[in-house]
Amino acid sequence: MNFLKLLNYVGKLHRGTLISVRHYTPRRALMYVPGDDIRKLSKAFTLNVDCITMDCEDGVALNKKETARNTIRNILDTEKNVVKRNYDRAVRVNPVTSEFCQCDLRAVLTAKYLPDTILLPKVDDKEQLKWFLDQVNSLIIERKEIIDLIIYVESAVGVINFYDNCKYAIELSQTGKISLAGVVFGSDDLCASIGITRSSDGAELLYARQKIVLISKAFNLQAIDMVHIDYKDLAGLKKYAEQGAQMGYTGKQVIHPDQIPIVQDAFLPSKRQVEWATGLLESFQEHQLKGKGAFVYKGNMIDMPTMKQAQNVMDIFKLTSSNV
Ligand SMILES: CC(=O)SCCNC(=O)CCNC(=O)[C@H](O)C(C)(C)COP(=O)(O)OP(=O)(O)OC[C@H]1O[C@@H](n2cnc3c(N)ncnc32)[C@H](O)[C@@H]1OP(=O)(O)O
Ligand SMILES: O=CC(=O)O
Ligand SMILES: [Mg+2]
Repeated sequence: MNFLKLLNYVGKLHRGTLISVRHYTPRRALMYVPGDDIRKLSKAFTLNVDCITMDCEDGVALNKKETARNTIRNILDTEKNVVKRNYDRAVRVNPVTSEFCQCDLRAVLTAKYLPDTILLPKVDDKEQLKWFLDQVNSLIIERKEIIDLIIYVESAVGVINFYDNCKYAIELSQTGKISLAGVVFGSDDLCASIGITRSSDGAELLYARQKIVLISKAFNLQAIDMVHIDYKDLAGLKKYAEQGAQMGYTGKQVIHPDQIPIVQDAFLPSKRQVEWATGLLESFQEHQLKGKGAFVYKGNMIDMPTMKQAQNVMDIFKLTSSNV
């Protein structure tokens, strides 16, 4: 049996019990570009990055908010930027509790071409989500596009309410024009919210980091890991990106072009992992046909859960390698 047939076969047999990696837009590196910085914006669209996030929020000074939203609006209105490329064109608006959110949404969602994704920071509770989704739905009711929504968890109350917020956003987005696709762990704001400064290894963030990825996966959402602000420390970036991937995150926020290749590599299963998974799935299939549920592969006992892990590796590889 060839490998693709095998994958389909195994998939049909067992997909119901897999973690179900749904089809999603790869966002291994989610790169911020301050919305008022035309030089950086122009550069961003030349880079090989999965997701370009034009920022209206914290990367923009308070007295440049209007400039940022108008600049982003001009980009969205310009056809040449809509050329099909393998990147996700996203906008991070200001939080619902700010005085800027409504103006940001109006500028961005009445553009000639809509962004693929809207990122909503500092989501604390369901009331904020309701307000936001009402605004969005009223602005794009006549449009045929569906926009992905990514919400941020970045306060103590946001971490506590995260499960309820996801559930509510999914319920509301089922009837609307915007679909909850993922979650960003806003670790810097979380540090501010709990009254600490970030340590170099981020040990103080472990509970929130794990809770966020776990709940995201429970709702079949993408999970985007914390930003590494020491942007010249590429060795540290690699370490924390690989750690995030190992925890189940599907991508990481980046702030500088040099961070992109390291992060995108970390969230693409390696050649070694793909070879391991391919061999394991073939071996699993052979043993199933012989009526053996447990067998030895490369010195380890393999049964159904390990087969599912191998299947996950291949699912993530197939999804993310389209952008390589
Ligand atoms: C916690 C959070 O909310 S994170 C999100 C908010 N923060 C941000 O958005 C910050 C984004 N990053 C940046 O603004 C910048 O990378 C900084 C301020 C950290 C460093 O900027 P610089 O000193 O210009 O970096 P550097 O000189 O190394 O840049 C090298 C090149 O990459 C470009 N570049 C740097 N950062 C970016 C970026 N984020 N997007 C696109 N291009 C960028 C620079 O313009 C420069 O290009 P050029 O030589 O053609 O001018
Ligand atoms: O928005 C990101 C953060 O870390 O805060
Ligand atoms: Mg933040």
